[in-house]
Amino acid sequence: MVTRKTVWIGTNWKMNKGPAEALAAAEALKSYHPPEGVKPFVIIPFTSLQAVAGVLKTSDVVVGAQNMHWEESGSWTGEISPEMVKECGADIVLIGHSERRQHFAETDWTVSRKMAAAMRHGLRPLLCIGESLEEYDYGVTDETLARQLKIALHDVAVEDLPDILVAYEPVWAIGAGGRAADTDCVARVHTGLRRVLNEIAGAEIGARVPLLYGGSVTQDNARSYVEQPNVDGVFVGRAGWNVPDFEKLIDRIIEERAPA
Ligand SMILES: O=C(CO)[C@H](O)COP(=O)(O)O
Repeated sequence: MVTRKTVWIGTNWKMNKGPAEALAAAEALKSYHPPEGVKPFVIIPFTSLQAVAGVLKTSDVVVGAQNMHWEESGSWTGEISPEMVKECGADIVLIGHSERRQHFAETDWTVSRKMAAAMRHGLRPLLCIGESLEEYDYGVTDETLARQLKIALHDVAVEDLPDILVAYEPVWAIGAGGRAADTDCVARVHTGLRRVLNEIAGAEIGARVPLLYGGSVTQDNARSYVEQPNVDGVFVGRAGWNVPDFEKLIDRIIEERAPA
């Protein structure tokens, strides 16, 4: 097998799996060895973060949290600080997922604060950006994504940008009612995102920021995204919740990939 680039393949468990089920899934995942060049990751609910991170600590699977606050501590009932996320053993923190923007009033401003906080605490932010169906229909996808990206990265040092992950997740593609974006659309959008990154950071650094696609990714379509230029991985929801299915999805991407 020949790999051309590091491929990030992750799943977001969202609000699924209580501590017992999460632990069982982590035990199942810990002996998984991904193909060369692949970095698998799982994004875990807070109630299981520490336990799952403990089990997967010595494995090939990277663990992340689904959200965090930007402040170090204080009167923020119900919130989790960057330090708490770090202490639980997470390496990645998901920031700006569309479900948080949509249902929990997350804004470009809060996303920006969280991005800077994650970098300060040595966490790898996985920034999610994506246009709504209305924005897509009005033809403002590129403008929407450029705005989200520029505001999110505003307070991140340019030289640190290769340490982040960016996932393009069109809101209309996500979840049971979603429709997977076609590969031409993803290739075009990701080329535009790369252009914005190059504008922000220069071509040498911009080229090193991993860009993932997410939204109704399945075992059958995952490879078609990873084959596109400027697509450095996929971010999976439902298709990754079952551990054997997640492993199969990863294995199929690599097995079926044409040699470089
Ligand atoms: O979080 C997600 C993983 O990318 C995203 O919401 C996609 O979910 P899916 O449509 O169930 O794959």
